Amino acid sequence: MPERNVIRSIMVETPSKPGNLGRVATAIGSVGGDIGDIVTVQIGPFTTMRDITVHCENEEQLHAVIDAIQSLGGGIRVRTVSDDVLRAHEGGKIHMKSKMDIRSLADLRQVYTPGVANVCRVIQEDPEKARIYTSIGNTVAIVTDGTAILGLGDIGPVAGMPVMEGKAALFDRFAGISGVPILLNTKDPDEIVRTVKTISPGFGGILLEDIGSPHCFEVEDRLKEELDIPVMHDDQHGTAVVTLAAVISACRCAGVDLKEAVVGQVGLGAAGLAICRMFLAYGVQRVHGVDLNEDAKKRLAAYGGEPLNSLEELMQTCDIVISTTGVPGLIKPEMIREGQVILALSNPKPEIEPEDALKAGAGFAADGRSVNNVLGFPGIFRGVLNAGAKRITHEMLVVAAEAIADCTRDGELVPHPLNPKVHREVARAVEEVAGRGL
Ligand SMILES: NC(=O)C1=CN([C@@H]2O[C@H](COP(=O)(O)OP(=O)(O)OC[C@H]3O[C@@H](n4cnc5c(N)ncnc54)[C@H](O)[C@@H]3O)[C@@H](O)[C@H]2O)C=CC1
Ligand SMILES: CC(=O)C(=O)O
Ligand SMILES: [Mg+2]
Repeated sequence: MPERNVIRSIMVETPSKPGNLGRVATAIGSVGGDIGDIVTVQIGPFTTMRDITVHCENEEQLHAVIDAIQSLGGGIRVRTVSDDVLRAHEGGKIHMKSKMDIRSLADLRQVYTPGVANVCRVIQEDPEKARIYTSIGNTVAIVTDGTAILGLGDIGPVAGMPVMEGKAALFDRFAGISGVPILLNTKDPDEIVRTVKTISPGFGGILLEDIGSPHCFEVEDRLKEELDIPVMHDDQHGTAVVTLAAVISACRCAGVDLKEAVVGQVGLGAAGLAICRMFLAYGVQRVHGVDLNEDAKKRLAAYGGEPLNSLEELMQTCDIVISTTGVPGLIKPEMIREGQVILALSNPKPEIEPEDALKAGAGFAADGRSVNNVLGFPGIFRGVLNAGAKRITHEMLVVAAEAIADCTRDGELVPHPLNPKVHREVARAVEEVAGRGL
């Protein structure tokens, strides 16, 4: 099936006579539009209005759909075309809510002053009690400077807010954690570190998100060093965890020893370098990488990986290829070797569509919609927050990856993110390791 990323609601007016809806549906299908929901908005004596959701491959096809409906004539008209995804974002996706009901004066005095004063004193005397009497221990800051938002690049923190709200929604849904987006109006590592440290007392953990390389490495290292709460750059380690899980599943399926496989990483930025480090630390002997940037290749070499000179060479050399460049269509079908594992993880569009990779001979293929750090970060933070751990270690990341792989059904690379078991199992595995370290 081709990608259908353009989803629109088309309000269509037809004369109230049988057969007109069929004509509209045929017109949409004739140019390749795929119909989703149809909602009848109004049936009048003369005309009927219906909101038809149409999925298209691109804007050109959407225009062809609209033209096909308009050209039916006989009183059939397109009234409006609206973007459901945009509409769903109106007012944002998250909201801070009180857990307490405030109906009486007594409630008010408990929630707020004067009752709250004693709670403050209890925490003042023993700061550890903040874990019991505040939401701090269940709240994670989702911090971005907007420099690497998905594969869209440096679009700024405010334009990146829908992604941060999305991560907060996922934290809530899959781990019951309150995620609070923090948008930083600076790209300067010193200022980022200073600001995050300054606001850190209000949080049980810090999730760094969509902070570009190379400054993300310094920012994360310093915050880990200087804070005594868990800090994780999701694009680095969340992605590495899920990638390792997918590759473990592929190797189990193919009966291959991962440690003997040759792994190739295309793009050695935040995600790519962390993936290489994860595979090397897991015991994979040969990890190759390519990047347009020479410094990125030097960083790989410093961790024990082997940079190559071209994408073509990497595709020829490696059994498992992972790409995180943000460049759609970078991997061409003719580059694929028979039986190769291809994980084209860039969002919002992969380096090669999984269907095309499989058609070209890949043994397994997936993109960033399924092999996505949503499978990792909620459970990882649930686990460390439950354990009261001060840091996220490599061992915790490995057990998280193994837990994801163990929840994967035969023939698939990763579990479905809506399967609650996977988040529970990741949290359990991480908490167990974290608990041992306390
Ligand atoms: N599926 C998932 O869970 C995740 C996917 N990603 C995706 O990975 C992509 C990169 O994200 P980050 O690593 O955070 O960005 P980044 O900006 O840190 O890294 C991108 C790297 O790709 C390199 N690159 C660009 N064009 C290239 C080319 N033609 N050949 C070789 N290297 C090239 C750049 O030089 C840079 O080092 C984005 O599209 C993002 O959406 C990132 C995190 C998680
Ligand atoms: C999934 C994610 O974090 C990214 O594409 O940046
Ligand atoms: Mg990201």
